[in-house]
Amino acid sequence: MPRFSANLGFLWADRPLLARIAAAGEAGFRAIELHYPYETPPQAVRDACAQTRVKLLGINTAIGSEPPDSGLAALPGREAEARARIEAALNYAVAAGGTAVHVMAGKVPSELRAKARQTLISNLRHAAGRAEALGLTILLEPINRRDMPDYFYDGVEDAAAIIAELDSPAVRLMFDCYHVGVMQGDVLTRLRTHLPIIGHIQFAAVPSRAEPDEGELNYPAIFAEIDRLGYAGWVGAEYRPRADTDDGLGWFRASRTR
Ligand SMILES: O=C(O)[C@@H](O)C(=O)CO
Ligand SMILES: [Mg+2]
Repeated sequence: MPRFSANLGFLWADRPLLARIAAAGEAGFRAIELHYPYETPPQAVRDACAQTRVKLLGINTAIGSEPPDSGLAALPGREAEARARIEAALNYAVAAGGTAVHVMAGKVPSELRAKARQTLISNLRHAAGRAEALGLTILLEPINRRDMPDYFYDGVEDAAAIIAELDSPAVRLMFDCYHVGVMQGDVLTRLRTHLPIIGHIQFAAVPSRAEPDEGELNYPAIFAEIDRLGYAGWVGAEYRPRADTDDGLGWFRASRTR
């Protein structure tokens, strides 16, 4: 079975962040990932992780200052703000003991897409240099268009092309099976194809984004394939629980008895 991490952006979301970390440890997770932890001091996150004996993986760059913002890195004209958010995220990750930063690209109208790609590449080149110096990974995650219309990319091939162009060992793909399932399908083939550039995997049921025990993706088969491929990283439970988070962990408990 893969090593599962708990995404605390969604799991135990009704509790304060430090209580979520404790809950993940009590449930048996040995790694966590966060979305936007910025209101909690990084040292407090580091201490809670040490106390709970969980490893902190990734965090996201803050999404921006205006309500429709969903990241800034691909937004022409907002480079200074984007780089400040990237710097803040990298510094937070270092201070909290994390390993990766997901750089959120943002929403871009179709007529700005070509210019936006140049902006994204330039911001990511800067981020890659900083991440290499700090020993961190930059993650790129295409997001499905149903949940986030106009998000800069919605297909793993788009992100893979950017990763190839950047040619930095610090920039990797966040392969979220949920977004791939909603937007593209052929999840197992895409996992195999992109394995060499995958830095992190996430999952949730399609189409509900609930626990991975319903819907159209066969997670037992996907987890078996992740193992068969020899993927050595973590696989993040990033789903919205149908009700109580602990009550929905049957899939995790079952995985630990195998
Ligand atoms: O899939 C997602 O929504 C997340 O991984 C994320 O980082 C953006 O919220
Ligand atoms: Mg995701």
